[in-house]
Amino acid sequence: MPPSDENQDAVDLHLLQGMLDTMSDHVFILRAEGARYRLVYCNPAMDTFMNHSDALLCGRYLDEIVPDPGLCKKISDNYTRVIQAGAPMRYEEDTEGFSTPITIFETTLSPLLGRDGNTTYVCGISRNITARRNAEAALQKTNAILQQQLEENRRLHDQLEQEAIRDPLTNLFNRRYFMESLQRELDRAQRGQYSLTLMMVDLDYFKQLNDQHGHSFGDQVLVEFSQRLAQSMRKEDVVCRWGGEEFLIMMPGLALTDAKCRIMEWQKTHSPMNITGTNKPIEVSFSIGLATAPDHGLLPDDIINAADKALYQAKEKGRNQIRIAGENGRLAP
Ligand SMILES: Nc1nc2c(ncn2[C@@H]2O[C@H](COP(=O)(O)OP(=O)(O)OP(=O)(O)O)[C@@H](O)[C@H]2O)c(=O)[nH]1
Repeated sequence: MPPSDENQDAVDLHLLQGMLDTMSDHVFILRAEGARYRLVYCNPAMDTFMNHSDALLCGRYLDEIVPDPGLCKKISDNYTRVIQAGAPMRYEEDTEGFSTPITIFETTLSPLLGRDGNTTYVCGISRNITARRNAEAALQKTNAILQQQLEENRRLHDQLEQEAIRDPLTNLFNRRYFMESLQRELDRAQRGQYSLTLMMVDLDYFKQLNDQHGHSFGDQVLVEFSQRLAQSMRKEDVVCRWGGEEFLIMMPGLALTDAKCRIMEWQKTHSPMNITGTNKPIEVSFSIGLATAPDHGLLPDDIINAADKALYQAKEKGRNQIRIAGENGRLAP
């Protein structure tokens, strides 16, 4: 026989009670009494959390349950807001100042009217989300650490990339990078039908300088010379330490006539260069060989050899001078 409506209600209330008794969320109802709120129901989960027996907690005013006046006001303001809005409200709150360890709750409040149609209630469900929030915080911390590691890896990667293409003493580009760039720039110059000039520079009597003042002073001279060189070149030029005290500079888009003027001016300013750091200042001069593509070749090796030959000539004819590939006589202003 199917249950009567009355029986059906009884079963439903029984189930409802069982649900409230067994659920882990806190369920509570407060009645508004003037400016105060009185707890009229809380389920066992909340009662256990508050460490009270049901008899003691229910029937008490909020200000008796939460003795801290600031905290109590904050909570009752939320209740008042929900009643005034006549709509549910959801927020997060924690038990700081009320109980330790601090527990975080996600609370949903709804306004209710009593059977009489006048008495106002607030019913609430609070879910403990501490574990979720802690896991999120731990995840954020882990992400921050991973991010830091990633940035460090990027930095190391960039550093390695730079180290692979730079000379460690002078920080100029190394020979390998120069050769890669030269092939690329020669192709580009050919396509764009413009010149590319190479300048090979070698410090004069460097062995003597090393012998007289020591290897580390020699290093210092190399560094100072490299800085002057790098500062004087355009940003599209590639300045490389070719080896020892020899430097190779690629100047795309610079025809021989313009290169001559520029290099002569530069040599006038910097050769000989005055170096301090010894008992008496010393002067270091350098020799230069110039070659241009397409005039002296189109292949990297051809044009480097041409510049090298011109440099050899500059050395042979007395040093501290500029020579141009295939031309007799030193370049003079
Ligand atoms: N301090 C220092 N010396 C270097 C470095 N690399 C090469 N050298 C020295 O540079 C000197 C080059 O000597 P040489 O090739 O005879 O040239 P030079 O004495 O300058 O003579 P010229 O080029 O003909 O004027 C050698 O003594 C090398 O040991 C370096 O990184 N640091």
